Amino acid sequence: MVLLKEPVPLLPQSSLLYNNASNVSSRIKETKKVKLSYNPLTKRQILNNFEILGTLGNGQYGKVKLGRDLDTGRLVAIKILNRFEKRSGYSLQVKMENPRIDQEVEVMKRCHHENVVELYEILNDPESAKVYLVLEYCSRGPVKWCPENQLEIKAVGPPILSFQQARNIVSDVVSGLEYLHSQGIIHRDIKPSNLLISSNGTVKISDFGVSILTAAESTNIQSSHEPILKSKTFGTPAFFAPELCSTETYCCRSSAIDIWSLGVTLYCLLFGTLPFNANSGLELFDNIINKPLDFPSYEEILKHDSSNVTIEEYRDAKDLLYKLLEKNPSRRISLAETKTHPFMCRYDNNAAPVVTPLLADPETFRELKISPPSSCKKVELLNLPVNSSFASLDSLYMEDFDHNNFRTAADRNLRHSPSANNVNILSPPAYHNIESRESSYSSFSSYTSSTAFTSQISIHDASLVGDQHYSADENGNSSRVNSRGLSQCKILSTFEEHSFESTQVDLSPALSPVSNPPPQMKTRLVEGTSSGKDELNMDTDASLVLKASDTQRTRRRMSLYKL
Ligand SMILES: Nc1ncnc2c1ncn2[C@@H]1O[C@H](COP(=O)(O)OP(=O)(O)OP(=O)(O)O)[C@@H](O)[C@H]1O
Repeated sequence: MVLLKEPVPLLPQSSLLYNNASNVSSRIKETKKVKLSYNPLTKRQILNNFEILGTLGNGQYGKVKLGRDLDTGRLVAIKILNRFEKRSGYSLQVKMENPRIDQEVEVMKRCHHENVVELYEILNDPESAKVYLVLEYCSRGPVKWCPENQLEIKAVGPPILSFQQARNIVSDVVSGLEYLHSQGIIHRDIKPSNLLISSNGTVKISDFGVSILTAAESTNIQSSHEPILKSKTFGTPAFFAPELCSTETYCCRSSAIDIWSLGVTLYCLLFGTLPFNANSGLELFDNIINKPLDFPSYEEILKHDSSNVTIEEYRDAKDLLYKLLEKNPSRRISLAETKTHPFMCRYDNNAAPVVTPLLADPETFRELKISPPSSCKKVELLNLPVNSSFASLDSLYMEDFDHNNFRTAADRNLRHSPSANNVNILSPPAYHNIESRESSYSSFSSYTSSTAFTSQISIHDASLVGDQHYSADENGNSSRVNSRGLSQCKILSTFEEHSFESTQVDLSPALSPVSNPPPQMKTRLVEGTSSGKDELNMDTDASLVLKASDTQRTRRRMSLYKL
């Protein structure tokens, strides 16, 4: 439940409790050895002491998995970061240490507050290409402010939250931000999708991948003196403060940029639309710098907010937004002033909490990695409508799908030629999660540009030869191999591209969907045969790989196969 909270007292700068190395080390476990194993009974992976239950999300920079601590039973979120990033210039490709990791770890180590996602453990094995951050699990996921089937950058309202719900969320964020700023931390990417809701409704600030410590506090991480526009890309443009949109100003040290982003966030929550938007980055920056703020009228708000916002509350909301979205950072309202602003403290009418479903029931939350059940005869196809969000898909189908078996056009260059010796045939590094690919098309929101997919079908036929066992690699892929360690596979179809439509055959109304798809999804079930280019002769015990690639960026079509 999101409740108004007592303001958290500011820690004086001198009391940087968690700067103290011994304090940090006693609170945060650092593990230098990473071991991945696989439990063939549960078909789940085990990472050191954590059973991996499924995927929670995919950011631009890594996956986040749901895990269970096998000792305590506690659920955790495990953020997986690539230790190296590839940077290319002309013909040269250089493998560099990923600077975000140090930044995120260094900042998170210092944080210990009710409204900030807590870091429990760092799994950092120098021999592993991944670094794992074990985090507090926020079971109700990110704050949502527009309907699931709407892209955030296209949202035009009406809002889905009441004024009171928006106020409750912002109240928690103000407490969290006050704490961060008192610790010398500037978050730099405050936006609803980085605000996670815990099981009891408390809102927590997450994702410190672009955060910085102000000079006094910084150790080995990027100094905040470095002009942000010159530094690596960070943040989300629609939430950028005006001082970040111009090459002339270098006010990047100021925590006032978080206050601006808080203002954009509050605007989104209250009105269901972004305050500044445009078709291009330059136009967006121009609007942020120059365009005066405007608001939906009071009459429009009354049409949608069932909690009967009074004209005074509406005016107070506008007044606070004017002050948070003050273009001049030195005149922008402070967090302390925000807390005592009439909008924040005059109207506590105990509205219903933000109700979002739990992300997953851990007991039924299981990813199908490889080796489908032997009854594998049916294929399910789902066509998502334009602008649908993968979030709904995740929550419905997480149990049975591994998104990593889908491949986007962005990966075309990394065309993967499977061979009999390749044990990672279903999830080689070339297969990326579609969500994370899409979010890289635009940094406006997690679920961005819609994409149309054509598909390729290939069949991975894993016949039973010799003793079977499972092997897992550190990318989280598991594979069935025989006693000689070779995967048993035979590619029945080629990897050439062909149109998706060719595989939509034999619709069988008699078959019912595995779950209850939301009304906006059309579900089709097909038998395992195809009149298309590929022969879909699915043997029992065969796995199917659907590879998707985009042909046009106007529609999104995603096809999922349930085995
Ligand atoms: N502690 C958590 N509890 C529950 N879900 C989480 C947690 N941390 C992350 N997630 C989920 O994973 C998604 C991606 O996480 P995160 O934002 O940290 O990754 P990122 O790569 O830094 O993302 P971005 O694309 O915003 O830069 C989140 O939107 C959220 O849905």
